[in-house]
Amino acid sequence: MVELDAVTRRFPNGVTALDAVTVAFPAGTFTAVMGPSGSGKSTLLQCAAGLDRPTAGRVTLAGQDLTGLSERRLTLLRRDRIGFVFQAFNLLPALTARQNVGLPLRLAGRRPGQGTVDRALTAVGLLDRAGHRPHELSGGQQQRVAIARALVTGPAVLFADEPTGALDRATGRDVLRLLRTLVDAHHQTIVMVTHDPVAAAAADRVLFLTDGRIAGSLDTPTADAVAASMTGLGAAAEVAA
Ligand SMILES: Nc1ncnc2c1ncn2[C@@H]1O[C@H](COP(=O)(O)OP(=O)(O)OP(=O)(O)O)[C@@H](O)[C@H]1O
Repeated sequence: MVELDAVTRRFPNGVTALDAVTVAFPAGTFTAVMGPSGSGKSTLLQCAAGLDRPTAGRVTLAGQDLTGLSERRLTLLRRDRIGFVFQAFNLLPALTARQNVGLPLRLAGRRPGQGTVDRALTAVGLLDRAGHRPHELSGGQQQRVAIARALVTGPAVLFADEPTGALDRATGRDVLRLLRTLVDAHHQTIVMVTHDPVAAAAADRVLFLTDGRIAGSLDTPTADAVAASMTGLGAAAEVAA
């Protein structure tokens, strides 16, 4: 569903955040991206989502080459084909859950049909809270509203940057279970950046980044195996330094 082909992102300050990264995120799979601070995880997500432009290489999303797309075309593509969830839920406090979820459709100039919005709320198990404002919801519930908002346009890919970072363990686990269900039951494609081995274990595959390069991957990960790999990466990075 998303392919990066030799993607390099070099910043004007000389930092190479991504160094010729080639990777594919197939449809209906859940991938976790891990690595030490500064290894390029967020940059990878931003390039894959068309929020940032690679210095070199090619990103293809749902069959469309993003290279050379105008800002306007990229904006439309992001609006219609990509869902994004962040650590901070970024809900509008004055709007109800239903209104927050309908917002991307309104911004796209579409009238949010109640059916579409309610389907997204049902998918995250919050239809009974549709009339509540964010302050009337728990952190986990707010994140689930944010996920429903990201899903309402039927995106080709859902990108999540530390989606459980602001949640306690039990609530985080609920959100991860929800992401897993979206993949298993709805064939959603998900790419998630996380620091947490337990969160990464919800994915089908973990990609490890160091210094802007893919240092390895782990299929059908367990939290222990992920933690062991991370320790190995840290040791390898120390040796390299
Ligand atoms: N806009 C920018 N300008 C210059 N350098 C940047 C910019 N954004 C990121 N970097 C640098 O690129 C490298 C990769 O950053 P990135 O945010 O992708 O790492 P990360 O793995 O997501 O880190 P963290 O886990 O701390 O969020 C870092 O060295 C960072 O300082």
